[in-house]
Amino acid sequence: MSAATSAADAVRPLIRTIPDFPKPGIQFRDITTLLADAYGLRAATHGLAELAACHPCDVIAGIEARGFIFGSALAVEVGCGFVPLRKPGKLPVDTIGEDYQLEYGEARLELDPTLIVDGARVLLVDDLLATGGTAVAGARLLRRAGAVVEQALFVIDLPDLPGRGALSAEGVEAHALIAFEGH
Ligand SMILES: O=P(O)(O)OC[C@H]1O[C@H](OP(=O)(O)OP(=O)(O)O)[C@H](O)[C@@H]1O
Ligand SMILES: Nc1ncnc2[nH]cnc12
Repeated sequence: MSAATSAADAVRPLIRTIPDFPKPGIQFRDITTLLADAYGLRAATHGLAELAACHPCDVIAGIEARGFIFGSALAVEVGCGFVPLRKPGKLPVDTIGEDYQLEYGEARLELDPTLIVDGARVLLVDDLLATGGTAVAGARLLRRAGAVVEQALFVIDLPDLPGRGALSAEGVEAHALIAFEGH
C-alpha cells in the first residue's frame, strides 16, 4: 500500500458531511473535523507530499482559505516556498485578479505577481475540487504572472462535478487523496 493510499484511508473517515450547506442540495464536505484530529492534518499532508513527489515544483500556491492550510503544510513538508492566492482586497500591493463561479456563488482571486519568478513551476493546492472554477482561476492567475502550472493537488475530489475536466481543458492535471461521489 502506498503512503498516499494509507493517508487516504486515514483521512476519509475524518471528513464530516453536512447536508444542504450552504444551499439546499449541496453536500458540504467539512474538513474542520480532519484538522481537529491529532493525526488528521499530518496524514493529509503526508498523502499530499506523496502525490507531490511525482511532480517537482519550485513553489506551492494555495487558495484562500482552506488551501492555505494544506498548501502551507505541504510547503513545509517538501521544503519550498508558499504563495497565497487571496480573496479580494486582502493584499497590500498591486494585484492581478480573476473572477469565477463557485458551486454555490461567485468569487474572485487575487495574486501579487511579483511573488512569481518567471518560469517557476508552481504546484496549485486546495482542499477540494468541485466545479473547478476556483482552481482554473488560480491556474490562470499564476500563468499570467509567468508561472508554469501543470499539476494541482487536492485533498478531496467531487468526481460527479466537472472540476477535473475543467482543469484538464486548461492543461492542468488534477490529483486528489480521496473522492466523494455525489455533491
Ligand atoms: O471547484 P469549485 O467549484 O471552484 O469549488 C472549490 C472551492 O470551494 C471552496 O472554497 P470557498 O470559496 O468556499 O472558500 P473557503 O476556502 O474560504 O471556505 C473550496 O475550498 C475550494 O476552494
Ligand atoms: N460540496 C462542497 N463541500 C465543501 N466545500 C466545497 N466547495 C465547493 N463545493 C464544496
